[in-house]
Amino acid sequence: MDAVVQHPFARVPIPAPKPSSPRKPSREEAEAAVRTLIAWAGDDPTREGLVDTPKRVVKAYEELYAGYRVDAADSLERVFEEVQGYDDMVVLRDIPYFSHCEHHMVPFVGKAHVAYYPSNGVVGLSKIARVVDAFAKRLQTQEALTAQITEAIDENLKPRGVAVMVEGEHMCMSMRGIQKQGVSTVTSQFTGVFRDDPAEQVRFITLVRGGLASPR
Ligand SMILES: Nc1nc2c(ncn2[C@@H]2O[C@H](COP(=O)(O)OP(=O)(O)OP(=O)(O)O)[C@@H](O)[C@H]2O)c(=O)[nH]1
Ligand SMILES: [Zn+2]
Repeated sequence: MDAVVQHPFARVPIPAPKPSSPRKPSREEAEAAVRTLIAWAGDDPTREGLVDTPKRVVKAYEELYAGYRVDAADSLERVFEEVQGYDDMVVLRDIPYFSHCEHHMVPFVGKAHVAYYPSNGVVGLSKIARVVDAFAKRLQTQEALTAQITEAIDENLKPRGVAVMVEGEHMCMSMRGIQKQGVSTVTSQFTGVFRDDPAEQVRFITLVRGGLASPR
């Protein structure tokens, strides 16, 4: 069955999409598809400069779409319970990501900002960035990316709250179609104390913007 599509700001858990292809094509089939697209673009896939391109594209796809082979929950397994009394917000701002829009398969790129209030300990900081990558390296919408990062941290860490803000520029809007460059799309999702208390949202946004948030 196809992944369930829900409203991006739904308050219910949103399952990460599972690859629903019934059979993974072989590498040879994938390379042949690239040759077809080169010919469709108007070039000759047998000319010298392009002859190895299908191999390179398929190899690049393994990197660009590595998120399908990653379970974000694995990154969040190791919790450091001894946090020496720290119980305030942990914020990682400006986590760069590269993703591809599911409508045109062209990149959208930007930064994710992630915060949580620890309740049962903290995770290694790099693991939050790994969660961002696990979902970014798939075919995505920015709204779903935002919701999936939020849900993975909420489900696995069970913190007092999670806040995620994603900023992105979509190449499908800047290099084709409407051709508006420099448009930044901002999406955000909150759970727990962030959802319930607007002052916590303000504090998060202030910290993301590089300001000094007033103490709670
Ligand atoms: N909500 C949302 N829309 C996106 C995202 N990425 C791309 N889009 C939009 O997806 C829409 C697809 O619209 P369609 O009308 O089906 O496709 P299209 O004819 O190529 O649309 P244009 O881009 O307007 O030329 C476009 O409006 C894109 O801007 C995203 O992450 N979130
Ligand atoms: Zn697009």
